[in-house]
Amino acid sequence: MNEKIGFIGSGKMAQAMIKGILSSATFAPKQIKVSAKSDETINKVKEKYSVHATKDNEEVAKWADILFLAVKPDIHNEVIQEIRSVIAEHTIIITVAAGITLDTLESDFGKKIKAVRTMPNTPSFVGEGMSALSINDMVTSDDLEQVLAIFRSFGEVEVVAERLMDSIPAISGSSPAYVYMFIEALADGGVKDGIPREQAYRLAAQAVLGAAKMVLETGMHPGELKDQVCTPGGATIEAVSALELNGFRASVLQAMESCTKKIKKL
Ligand SMILES: NC(=O)C1=CN([C@@H]2O[C@H](COP(=O)(O)OP(=O)(O)OC[C@H]3O[C@@H](n4cnc5c(N)ncnc54)[C@H](O)[C@@H]3O)[C@@H](O)[C@H]2O)C=CC1
Ligand SMILES: O=C(O)[C@@H]1CCC=N1
Repeated sequence: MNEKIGFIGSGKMAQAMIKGILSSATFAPKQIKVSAKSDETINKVKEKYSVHATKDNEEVAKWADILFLAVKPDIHNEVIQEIRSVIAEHTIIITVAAGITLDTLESDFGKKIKAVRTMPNTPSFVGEGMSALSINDMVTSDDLEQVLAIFRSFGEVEVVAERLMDSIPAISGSSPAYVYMFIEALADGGVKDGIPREQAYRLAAQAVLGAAKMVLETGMHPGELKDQVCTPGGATIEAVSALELNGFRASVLQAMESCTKKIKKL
């Protein structure tokens, strides 16, 4: 692929995508230009990924065929006002900012643009991202294929109706945070019993990875997979019962509701 990809903002999410894109070798470093606020970030990005990095948002916006807006929602519009006059007609604008709608994107640019609203996640860094996106009516099927190819270079991607986009952070954008908490808790439990800390992380993380793969690759219902582990009268059902008594699932559902409520406010 020979498109030029720009990133405005090169924080945690942008770098996860850049690392994923470059590791897949779908794009070369010279096809990526990023902008950031601080010299420290600029130098770090140049050194780590060998991509061009600048403080000049306009330079990146003018140059890119596909432009990622990877800044926080509260400065999203400020950045758009800085770059809107230099955007070429063919440029595809992709926001990764939580809660920014396609309507907001268009109205902030003040004109019809090719707009894509996305919600990636940080496991993109290791090529195991899960992203969802929706597009406006200016994005052609060829444009969409280009965008999907970029997202596939660092993981999986689903196209969803825009009305569902506010619900994506809770399930896949933010959820790595709660999965890390679960892994940390599993490891703490192991450490409590005397398992060395580093070994406990490996045991816990691989169990989570394996369970996730079982869901994806067998196509079996998660409940059935859980039942396979619960030997009648055995130890697992004791753990499951304790989790239910402590509101494990209800607490996940409540966490997701809080997440989505906040997204709608951003
Ligand atoms: N961190 C995550 O797991 C995910 C984050 N997102 C979205 O990604 C966006 C960025 O989040 P993070 O990367 O986590 O934040 P971050 O704080 O790590 O990165 C933000 C970047 O924007 C830069 N920046 C600030 N003002 C700027 C300006 N005026 N011009 C150019 N760059 C500027 C900062 O220097 C920084 O590099 C947010 O909108 C967030 O909703 C979406 C999905 C997942
Ligand atoms: O915490 C946030 O607002 C962003 C959205 C998904 C992950 N991080």
